[in-house]
Amino acid sequence: MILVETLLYLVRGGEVLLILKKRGLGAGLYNGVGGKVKPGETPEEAAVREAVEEIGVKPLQLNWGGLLEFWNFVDGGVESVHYVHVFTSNSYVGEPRESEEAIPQWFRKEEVPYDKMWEDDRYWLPVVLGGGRIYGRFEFQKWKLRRWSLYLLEEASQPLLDLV
Ligand SMILES: Nc1[nH]c(=O)nc2c1ncn2[C@H]1C[C@H](O)[C@@H](COP(=O)(O)OP(=O)(O)OP(=O)(O)O)O1
Repeated sequence: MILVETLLYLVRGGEVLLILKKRGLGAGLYNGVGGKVKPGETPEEAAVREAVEEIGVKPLQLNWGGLLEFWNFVDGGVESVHYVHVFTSNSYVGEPRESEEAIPQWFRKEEVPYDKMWEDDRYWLPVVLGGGRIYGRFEFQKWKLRRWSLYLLEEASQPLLDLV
């Protein structure tokens, strides 16, 4: 199973908004807002839709923070591969509110609760919150992190090629 997904981190000054996920993959863990990209959607459109659905906030501008691959292996085979586009946004309308899927909570960037998050987040999220862009590949065995590689992407002020 190959999935394209999104993760979005709202930023307000020195704080970042995380959600405590109430259901689905990663329930009980803090994470960014996000979910699966639906057929016909761009990752950007999916990130905005998920923010509206999960916390009632509409991001007005997104910054692309990079691409992550999560490979989950079970019994020697690939159970799922997740290609996850990461975004940050510091311009949005609405006040975060709880939904059936998520409880939103602001954290100071230095106080992000990495011990209550996916194991990979501590490696790449500080880079993204610092304004860097990353590409990472994380391999899990039954969702326990086994090995990973992480690259810092070159800074580019403009996309090399943008779709009209
Ligand atoms: N190892 C990992 N580290 C991480 O930080 N986020 C991960 C992760 N593996 C999956 N995710 C995130 C990516 C994506 O935002 C979300 C996917 O979880 P779900 O399939 O439960 O999505 P949802 O059920 O919220 O989506 P929809 O079904 O589209 O509503 O989990």
